[in-house]
Amino acid sequence: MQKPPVPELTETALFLDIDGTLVEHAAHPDAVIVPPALPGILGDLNRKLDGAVAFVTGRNLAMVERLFGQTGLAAAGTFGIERMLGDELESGHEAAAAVTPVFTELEKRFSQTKGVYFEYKGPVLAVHTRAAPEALPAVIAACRNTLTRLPAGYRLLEGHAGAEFLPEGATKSAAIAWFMSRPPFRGRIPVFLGDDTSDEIGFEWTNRNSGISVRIGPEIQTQAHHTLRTVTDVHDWLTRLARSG
Ligand SMILES: O=P(O)(O)OC[C@H]1O[C@H](O[C@H]2O[C@H](CO)[C@@H](O)[C@H](O)[C@H]2O)[C@H](O)[C@@H](O)[C@@H]1O
Repeated sequence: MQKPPVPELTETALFLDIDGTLVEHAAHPDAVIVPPALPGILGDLNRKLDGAVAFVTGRNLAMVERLFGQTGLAAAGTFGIERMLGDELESGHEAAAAVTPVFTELEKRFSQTKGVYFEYKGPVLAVHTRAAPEALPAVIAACRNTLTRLPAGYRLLEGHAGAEFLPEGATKSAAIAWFMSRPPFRGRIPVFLGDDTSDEIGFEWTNRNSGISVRIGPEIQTQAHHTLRTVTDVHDWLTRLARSG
């Protein structure tokens, strides 16, 4: 697979995954390090793209702001359940009341398992095992059982370091499509960078809409048409893009 081209700034709408794309993974979600120069590079790019840059992430928006500060970028958080564009803010967190008791029951089951961490994001729950890899099979099995107790449409996103419960409609493709139907994104070419299973549906949408899909990491089976090997390669590519104006 080829590296992505450096697209024309005035024609580009840029969508950025966070973990594994903009920042290196860490044992705990709070332990990731945002390189000090990165928020500035993103802010600069956002100005040069007339505001057509958005985070598209599984993290919630509060966490995005804690990590990056106030960059002024648009953002889809919690797999698109939260969407922020200028003064417009949409959030589907009211659905959380029905599912939180089911999540807390699951958490109790692993309360004695060191390194297993539960991240509550409204109607979405992430169960992390990156710091306890030996617990992964038991966690996945318990999550699959729990799925049957959640409302119809919920799905389990299984990864190699945990799993996330997502309600219907929480997808990165829906988030990208939402931005692309609005100014300043509308009419531009979508460029989406991601590294994970949850990004594949975004790559597929981007390809279908004549965009540029970029997977970060070693070459594996993916829908993306382009690749960048490492997070550092992403930073270099973003810097080149910002300077191309
Ligand atoms: O869509 P993303 O921006 O890639 O966010 C996906 C999830 O990222 C975070 O979890 C992942 O990164 C952690 C830090 O490296 C790691 O410890 C964990 O194993 C990964 O799953 C975040 O905590 C989740 O809320 C996001 O959904």
